[in-house]
Amino acid sequence: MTTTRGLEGVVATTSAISSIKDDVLTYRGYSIQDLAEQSTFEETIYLLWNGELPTADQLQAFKAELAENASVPNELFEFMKNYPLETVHPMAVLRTAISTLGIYDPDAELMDKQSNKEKAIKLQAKIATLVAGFARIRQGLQPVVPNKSLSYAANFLYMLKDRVPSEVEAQMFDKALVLHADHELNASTFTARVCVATLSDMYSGITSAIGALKGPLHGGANEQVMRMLERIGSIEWVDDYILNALENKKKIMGFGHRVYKNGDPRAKILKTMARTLSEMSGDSRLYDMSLKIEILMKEKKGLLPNTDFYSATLYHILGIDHDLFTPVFAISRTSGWAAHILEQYNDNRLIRPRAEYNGPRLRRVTPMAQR
Ligand SMILES: CC(=O)SCCNC(=O)CCNC(=O)[C@H](O)C(C)(C)COP(=O)(O)OP(=O)(O)OC[C@H]1O[C@@H](n2cnc3c(N)ncnc32)[C@H](O)[C@@H]1OP(=O)(O)O
Ligand SMILES: O=C([O-])CC(=O)C(=O)O
Repeated sequence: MTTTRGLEGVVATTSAISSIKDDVLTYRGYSIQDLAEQSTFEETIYLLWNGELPTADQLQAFKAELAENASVPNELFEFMKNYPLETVHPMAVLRTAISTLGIYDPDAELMDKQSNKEKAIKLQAKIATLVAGFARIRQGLQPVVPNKSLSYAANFLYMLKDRVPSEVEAQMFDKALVLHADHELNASTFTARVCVATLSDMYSGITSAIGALKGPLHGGANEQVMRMLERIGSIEWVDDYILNALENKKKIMGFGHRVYKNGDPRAKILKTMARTLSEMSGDSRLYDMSLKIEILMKEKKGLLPNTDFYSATLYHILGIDHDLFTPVFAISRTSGWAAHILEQYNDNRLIRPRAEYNGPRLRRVTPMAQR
C-alpha cells in the first residue's frame, strides 16, 4: 500500500461538474471569468445542477422555485434565540440549523431523483434566510421576511440589513457567489460525497460539508484574513507582522492552494472587485494593506492569494459581519455541494479508502492488576 499525505494528487472520482486544468477553472465547461461576467448566481446554480445554462423561461421558473422555498420553519429561529448568542460561531449555528432543517422536511428521507432535486432547491433557498436570520437574532432583531422580487444575492443583503442593496452592491455580491459556487473535489465537497455515498440523505451531506468548510485551512480562512488585517491595523505595520509571522512558521491566511501553484483565477477577479468597491467607498485602507501583503508573500514565499484573500475586503466593504464571511461562502458552495451530491447518487459506490497501519504490533491484554 502507498500513502499520500493529505491525499495530494490522488484522483478519487470522476466528475462532470467543475474542472481545474492548467490553472483554468470551469463549471460545466464554461470559464469562471465568463460566468462571473455574463451569468448570475441563479443561472450558475441551474448550470451546476442541470449541466446547461437555462433559457429565459427556465430561469424564470427556477428563480420562482427558489423564491417560493426561501422561508424557514419559525421553530429554527426560536431555537437560535436560545443559543449562547454572545459566544456561538455562526458556522456552528449554520451546521446545526441545516441539520435541524432536515428534521422539519417530511421528504428528507426520500431518495428518488425528483425528491433529491427538490431538497437541493429547498436547501439552497433556505440557507441564505438562515444565515441572515441568525445575524438579526443575535442583534436582538426580528429576521427579515424574504423578498420574492429580488435576486438571490440582493435578497440575502436585504434580509441581512433590512434595506434593499444598491445595484452595485447586489452585482458585486452576486459575482462573489458565482465565483465560490464550486471547486472540484475540495475538502468540503469531498466530505459531502463521502457522507452521501453511504446513501445518507442530502441534509446529512450538506451538514457534513459545512463542518469541513468551517476550518481555517478551508473556508474559514476568509474570516481569518479579516482578523489578520484588523490585527495589522495599518499599512506601515504590514512588513513587521508578515515577516514576524513567517519567521515563526505561521501560515498567512488567504495564501497558498493545494491545486493552484500559479495563482487562483478567482483571486484575480475578486482583487479587481475589491479595488473597485474600495475606490467607490473612498476607503482603500484594507485593499492597500492587502496589496502590500500580496507583494511581500510573493517575494518571501512565492505564494499567491487564494479566493479567500480579497473576498475578505470585498465582504467587509459590503458591510457583512466578519464572522459571517464563512457562512456566506457556505451559501454559495451549497450549490456545488448539491451538484456533487446529485452526481454521487447518480452513480454511487461507497467511498472507503484504506489506512496504512503504523501503530503497535499485535500484543496481549495485560490483566488490570498487572498494569
Ligand atoms: C477556499 C479554500 O479552501 S482556499 C484555501 C484557504 N486556506 C488558507 O488560506 C489557509 C492558508 N493556506 C494554507 O494553509 C495552505 O496553503 C493550504 C491549506 C491552502 C494548502 O495546503 P497544502 O497543499 O497542504 O500545503 P502545505 O500546508 O503542505 O504547505 C506547503 C508549504 O508551503 C507553506 N505554506 C503554504 N501555505 C502557506 C501560507 N498561507 N503561509 C505561509 N506558508 C504557507 C507551508 O508552510 C509549507 O512549507 P514547508 O514545506 O516549508 O513546510
Ligand atoms: O479547492 C480547494 O482545495 C479549496 C476550495 O474549496 C476552493 O479553493 O474554493
